[in-house]
Order: sequence, then C-alpha cells, then structure tokens
Amino acid sequence: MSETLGTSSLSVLRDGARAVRDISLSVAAGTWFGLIGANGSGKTSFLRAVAGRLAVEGGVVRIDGVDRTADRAGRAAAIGYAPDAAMLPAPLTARAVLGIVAGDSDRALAAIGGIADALVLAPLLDRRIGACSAGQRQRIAIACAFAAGQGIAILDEPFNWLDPVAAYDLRHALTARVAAGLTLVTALHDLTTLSSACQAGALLAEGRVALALDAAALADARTDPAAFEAQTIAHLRGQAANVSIPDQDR
Ligand SMILES: Nc1ncnc2c1ncn2[C@@H]1O[C@H](COP(=O)(O)OP(=O)(O)OP(=O)(O)O)[C@@H](O)[C@H]1O
Repeated sequence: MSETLGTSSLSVLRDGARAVRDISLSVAAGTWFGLIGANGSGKTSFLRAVAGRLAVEGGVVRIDGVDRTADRAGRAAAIGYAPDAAMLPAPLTARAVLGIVAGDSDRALAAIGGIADALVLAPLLDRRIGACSAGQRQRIAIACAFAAGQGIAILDEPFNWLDPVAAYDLRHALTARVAAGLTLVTALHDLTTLSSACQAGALLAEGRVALALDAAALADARTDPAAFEAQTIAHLRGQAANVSIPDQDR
C-alpha cells in the first residue's frame, strides 16, 4: 500500500528541550494509524509538528512521497487537525468557527458529513462555544478537522471527554471514513480502539518509537485483547521506569 504520510528522523523541540527524537513512521493511504504512549512521551508534539502546527527541529515530513518539511503552511493546509477544544473561541458559535476553517459553513457541514451525526453536532451549531460543556467543545473541535475536506486528518486523543455513546459512534464514523479513503492518525490512550480500529500504530516513549505495531501485531491483539493489554501495559510500565532526560537534550 502506498504511503500518504511519513517522517524520517523527525525531531521537535519544546521550550528548548527535545520532545521528539528521530521518529521515522510511515502511514499507508486509507488507513488509521494509532499512537500510544505515556503522558509526556511526545505524541502531541509529534502530531502538531507533522500537521504544521509546530516547528520541526530536524528530519523530514513527507506527504504523498514529497518532502514537505520546509512547507509548514502547506502541511497545515493539507492536513485536517482538531484544535485543542479548550482553545476554541468562547464568544463564537460552532457554525462560525467551522465557517472560518472551511471558508463557508455550509461547505464545512457538507465535508463533515456523517461524522456530524456521530458527534450530534446539529444542536450545538448555533450555541456560543463558551456555553458548551467540555465534551460538547470536544465534538466541535473534532468537526473542525473535517470541515475543509482534506484527505488526511490528525486527531489528538479525540475520545477525551466524549460520553460512551458519542465515543462509540465516532469510532464507527471514523472507521467508515477511513474505509472510504481517509488517512487518519490519532493519539490514543485507549488500547481497545487501537487494536480494534487501527491498521497500524506505534508506542512512543521519551519522544522515540519504542515499539512498532504493524498489521500482524494488531491482528494478534484482536485475537487476544487481554494478552495485548497485559503486554502493552508492561511495556509502558517498563518505559516509565526507564524515563530519563539526558542533559545534552535540554
Ligand atoms: N507547551 C509546552 N511547552 C513546553 N514544553 C512542553 C509543552 N507541551 C509539552 N511539553 C513537553 O514536551 C514533552 C512531550 O509532551 P507532549 O505533550 O508532546 O506529550 P504527550 O505524549 O502528548 O502527552 P499526553 O499524553 O499527556 O498528552 C513533555 O516533556 C512536555 O513536558
């Protein structure tokens, strides 16, 4: 399967400290790639840098096989990205925000399509974001990633704050969108979604890929979810026990 999104030796600084170190990943076209890892392991920093929302320190970001590292604005335009729900502008309505993202709110809603139903977006559209709950803001933030209709979307922990029905419906809507050709990358803290919905993934630790999860590994995980959970938790505990930040990376 051809690569849609890829990185080679990507590194990212946060406040002068190296948060992402030498990450090389390849995401195949029309697949869902899941990133897991401990809090602070670099998932958000990696995803934001790939999506052009954060500067890259070194390495390469490719889209459709083309080196787009120097074209941060181009990456931001090519990749749908859900903003931090807490940073959505409180005085605006969801409809206004989606209109800003896509240039036109009707076009935005057409592009979001069935994902709007999973998010039960309609009752939120004309409410001030400042009057929405945390989960409702999260629904609006996720919708933003689809409003401009890109073929690549990056979602950072999309299931945070969602109630069980919304999480279930969103997982199915994302799976359907991937089956229709979307290339999706998400950070996840939920091993069930990783094993049941993703075609590939990786476990990050201290800003590096500690474990690559290919299609065969995730197929095994689906066969024996309890064993996958036990192995992954053990891996994460092992990584957490080994955490150290060398002075030269500060
Ligand atoms: N705004 C920031 N300013 C400075 N350092 C930051 C900032 N955000 C994150 N970091 C640092 O970058 C490193 C990676 O953090 P990052 O947010 O990428 O991790 P994460 O894996 O997404 O964590 P979580 O699971 O908690 O969301 C951490 O050491 C963190 O302290």
